[in-house]
Amino acid sequence: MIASFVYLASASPRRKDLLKQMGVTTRPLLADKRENVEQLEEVRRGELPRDYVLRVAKLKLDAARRRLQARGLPPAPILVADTTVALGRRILGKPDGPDEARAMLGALSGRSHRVLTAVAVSAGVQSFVELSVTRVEFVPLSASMIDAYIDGGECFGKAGAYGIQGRAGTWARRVVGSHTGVMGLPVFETATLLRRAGLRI
Ligand SMILES: Cc1cn([C@H]2C[C@H](O)[C@@H](COP(=O)(O)OP(=O)(O)OP(=O)(O)O)O2)c(=O)[nH]c1=O
Repeated sequence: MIASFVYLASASPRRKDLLKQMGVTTRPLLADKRENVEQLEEVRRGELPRDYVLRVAKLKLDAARRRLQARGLPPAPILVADTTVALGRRILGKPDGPDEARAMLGALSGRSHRVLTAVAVSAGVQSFVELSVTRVEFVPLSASMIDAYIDGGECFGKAGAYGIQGRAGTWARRVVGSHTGVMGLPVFETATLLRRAGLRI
């Protein structure tokens, strides 16, 4: 089946923009207030970052499938993604507030970490998943650099409390892997998945 659009079950504006840049037409399939989406992102004790992002992406896809059915919308592929920052085995999600953001950025300072993004696409009863892993090395960050960054607000709503697409990009001495994967949607892997789901890219 050739699909002309994909449902995007993600509130992330970056993901929407990246799909647009890829020439993909999207329709939103967002959760309503009754769905407790934050609960999907809870980390299990001892869970490894890779297992975590893959599990959460699958949960997001299941929830989105149920949503499509409940709303009686016409069938089409659905795309979801989950991004997390891993410092060794430690998982850094989105910071709760400035203190957590400060702690996360302090932990990332002068070190190398991984950014993992799992993308999942459904096509009818089938589903496909891809994982992108990127190594990012940060220069040492002083307390005043961190404080100024937090004051600017860019740290919120982002895994690891930073966005490589903004001012924090100047801290990334080395990026090995997928730059768009760090931003939340690896375009190469996404194109592969969407082709599998029947979209012309
Ligand atoms: C590390 C990093 C993360 N991020 C973002 C990408 C993701 O949007 C976010 C991680 O949160 P996610 O839980 O992956 O996604 P989300 O809550 O924004 O949206 P949804 O669950 O509805 O799909 O962090 C950046 O934008 N730049 C970066 O450099």
